[in-house]
Amino acid sequence: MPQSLDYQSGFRNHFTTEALPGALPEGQNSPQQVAYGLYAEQLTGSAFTAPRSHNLRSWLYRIRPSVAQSAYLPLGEGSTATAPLSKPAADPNQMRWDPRPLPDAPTDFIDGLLTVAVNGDAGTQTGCGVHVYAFNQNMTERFFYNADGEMLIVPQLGSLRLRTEFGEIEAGNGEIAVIPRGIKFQVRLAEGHDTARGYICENYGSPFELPGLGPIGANGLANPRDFQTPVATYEDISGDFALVAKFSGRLWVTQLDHSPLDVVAWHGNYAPYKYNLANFNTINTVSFDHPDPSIFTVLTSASDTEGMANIDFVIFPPRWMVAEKTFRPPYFHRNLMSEFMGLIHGEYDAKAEGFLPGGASLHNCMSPHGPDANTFEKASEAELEPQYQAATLAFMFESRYAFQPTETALSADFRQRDYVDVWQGLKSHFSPDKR
Ligand SMILES: O=C(O)Cc1cc(O)ccc1O
Ligand SMILES: [Fe+2]
Repeated sequence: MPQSLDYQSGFRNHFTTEALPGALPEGQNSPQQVAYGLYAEQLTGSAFTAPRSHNLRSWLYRIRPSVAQSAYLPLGEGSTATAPLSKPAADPNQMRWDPRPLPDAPTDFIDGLLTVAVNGDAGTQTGCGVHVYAFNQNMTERFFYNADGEMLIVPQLGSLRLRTEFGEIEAGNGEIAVIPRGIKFQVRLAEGHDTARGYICENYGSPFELPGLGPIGANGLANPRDFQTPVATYEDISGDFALVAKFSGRLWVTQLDHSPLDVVAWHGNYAPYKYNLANFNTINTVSFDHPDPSIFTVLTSASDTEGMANIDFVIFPPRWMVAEKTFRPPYFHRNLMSEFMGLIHGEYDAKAEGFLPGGASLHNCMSPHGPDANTFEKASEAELEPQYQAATLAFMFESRYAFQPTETALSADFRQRDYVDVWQGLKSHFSPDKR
């Protein structure tokens, strides 16, 4: 039987959790001697001086401090890339990819990362990297942390067991998990799964937060109580372990003689979390027209210009379509913001075919897109009865910065080179005599 995990509820609460009673100091963070002979260590996710509303830090009480490690050595990049690319390749062409093939050879999460596109600049903490992971091996002797950004993980195939310094998270299709910058973790397959594939947004910028709700009111969209943060759990094991770090666009490795998952207790508001997208309270029109997709924002990463996100994480969940006298699928459009999309399951209402679960599409700044020709014909004639769109869950990483696809993604066999043809059937219906 898979062991079920305990979580603490709330978005970015000031949590307290201990795996041994009394391991957390009371009334202070750094006692002269910590209970059980533990070391106290602070991890910050913001500048010390960030405004209180955005100040992120946790205190960890661990068997050995993180600094008990060897020198870092370069490990190469594998199939990962980081912005800015040495040969920038931003391209106004609409692009689409089939699902990335699953590996045949033994591959763990780190080796199974492939960067599809990047934007902004990791060094100036703007933009993001978009990766697809595909792997079939558990990380056992290897651990990972990312100094370049936080990782929003969107599983598509298989369920993940994310073993982190802060405790364990399980996340599968229809759920997301976020591992903040710097937190050490290991990725394994959840019991009963032998392969996993999914998407990652590596957010170089300000950490994801819940969007403001404006006139929606105090409730709605992703509600804070539905976010789940793990409870402390630790292992006290010795051995030959490797800690892989992504730092400044390269992978590095340092050797450890113990597991870094040795945090017995922690408190603070900087911690990993998961969220089940089925808990999203979807709000949409009950009158006419197709609202802009910002109404479906789950999480947002602010840029330094108010209202222009570094990245919005948006979903297109199951929902009732009731709009009257309306072309119901997404409209034709050209946007300032650039859009990377993936499909978690089912079908997407703008694309009759070709956009598959595990696949991806990219529509960069001002590149025109919208419903394909088949969808346009069908939706223009459809009976406008209330209709429940059940089997669908797509998502979008939407950013103010244009995405640069990587060389690997551009030359991949699984790229659909004829994507633009989906709009070729859109013929003129114009007649000055017809109103
Ligand atoms: O391009 C897309 O499919 C995403 C999208 C969906 C929508 O409902 C309206 C605008 C938009 O960019
Ligand atoms: Fe769009």
